[in-house]
Amino acid sequence: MASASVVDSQLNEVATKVKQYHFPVESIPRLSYDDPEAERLIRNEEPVILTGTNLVASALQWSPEYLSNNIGHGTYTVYSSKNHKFLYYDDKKICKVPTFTPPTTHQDMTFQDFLNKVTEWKEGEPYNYLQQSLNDSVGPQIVQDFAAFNWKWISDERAKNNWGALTSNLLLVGMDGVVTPVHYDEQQNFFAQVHGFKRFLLFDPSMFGCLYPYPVFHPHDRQSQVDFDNPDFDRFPRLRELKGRQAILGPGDVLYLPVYWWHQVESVPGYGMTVSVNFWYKSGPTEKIVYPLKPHQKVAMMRNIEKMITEALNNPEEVPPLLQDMVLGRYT
Ligand SMILES: C[C@@H](CC(=O)O)C(=O)C(=O)O
Ligand SMILES: [Zn+2]
Repeated sequence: MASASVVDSQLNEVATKVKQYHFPVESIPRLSYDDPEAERLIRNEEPVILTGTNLVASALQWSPEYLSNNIGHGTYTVYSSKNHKFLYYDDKKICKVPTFTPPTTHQDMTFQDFLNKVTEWKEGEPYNYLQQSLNDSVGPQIVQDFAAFNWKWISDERAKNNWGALTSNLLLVGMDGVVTPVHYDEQQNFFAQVHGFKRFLLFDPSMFGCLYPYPVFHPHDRQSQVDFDNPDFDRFPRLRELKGRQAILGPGDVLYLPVYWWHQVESVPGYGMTVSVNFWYKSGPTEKIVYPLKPHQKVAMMRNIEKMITEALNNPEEVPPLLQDMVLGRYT
C-alpha cells in the first residue's frame, strides 16, 4: 500500500497524462476529511476529494489478483464493449425505442474468468468492465474487509447531511483505459478509489442545457448524447459553453459526487486496471423550498414534466412535436 506522499506524486504525474478536451476544466478541491471546508462543500452539495477518511483502508489490498484469490466463485456482471466506452442503458426502457441497439453486452462470470479475459486481451478484442453490487456471495476475506470499511465516518456523514438510506455499493473493476461516458445519477455518491487511478470530469447541474441528455423515456436516460471525443457543435451548439471540473483519484481517495452532477469517469490509460467501490445514497427530502430554485431542482422538475407528458400522450413519438409546438416561436 503506497504512502500518501507516493500517491500525491503519482497524482501529479497522472495529471500530466490525462486527455484534454475542447472545454476548460478546473480542479476539484482536495481536502482532508476533517477540514471544515470539506464539510461545508458536502453540506452545500458541491464535489470535493477527501483524503484520510480510511473509508476503504481495509480494501487497499484489493488488487485484481487479491480479489481473484479471495472473492470466491460467485458470478459477477461483466460488461463488454467493442471500444473502451461503456455507455449505460436501462434495458427496461428498450421497449419504448424499438430501433435501439445496446452499445454493450453483459454476462455473468466468475472473477477468475473475468481476469483471464483481461490478461489474455489482444488489441481489437472487446473491452471488459466488471460492475457488480457487492452482495453476500463474496468470500469470507472480502466480507471481513468490507466490514472493516469506515462505516462510522460515512454513516455520520449521511446523518449530518440528512441523506436517505445506503442503496448499494457497486464494485467496479476496469481494464486499463475504460471510460464511463458523461451522465448524471439521481443519488448522492461517495466514490472510493481502491486500486489504480481514475479521472473524473464533472459538470454542475446548471450545465444541463450544454450536455443534451437523451429523453427520459429513452434507454440512455440520464446519459448525454454528446461524445467528448467527437463533439458535434452543429447538432449541440451549446457544447461550446461547457465548463468542467476535474478530479483525479488515487488509492484511498474518496470523491463526494453530488446528486445530479454530470460526470465522465476514465480509468487513466497506461496506469493499469482499476478497482473502485461506490456508496450510493438516496438523496434527502427537500427541507424547505427556497426560491430561486437550484439547478438540480429544475432538472428534477424537467424530468417530472417529461415523464408526465410521455405518460399522458401514451406514445413517445408524440412527445417531440408537442414540446416543439409548446416552445418554438413562443418561448424561443
Ligand atoms: C459507475 C461509475 C463510473 C465508473 O467508475 O466507471 C459511476 O458513474 C458512478 O459511480 O456514479
Ligand atoms: Zn455515475
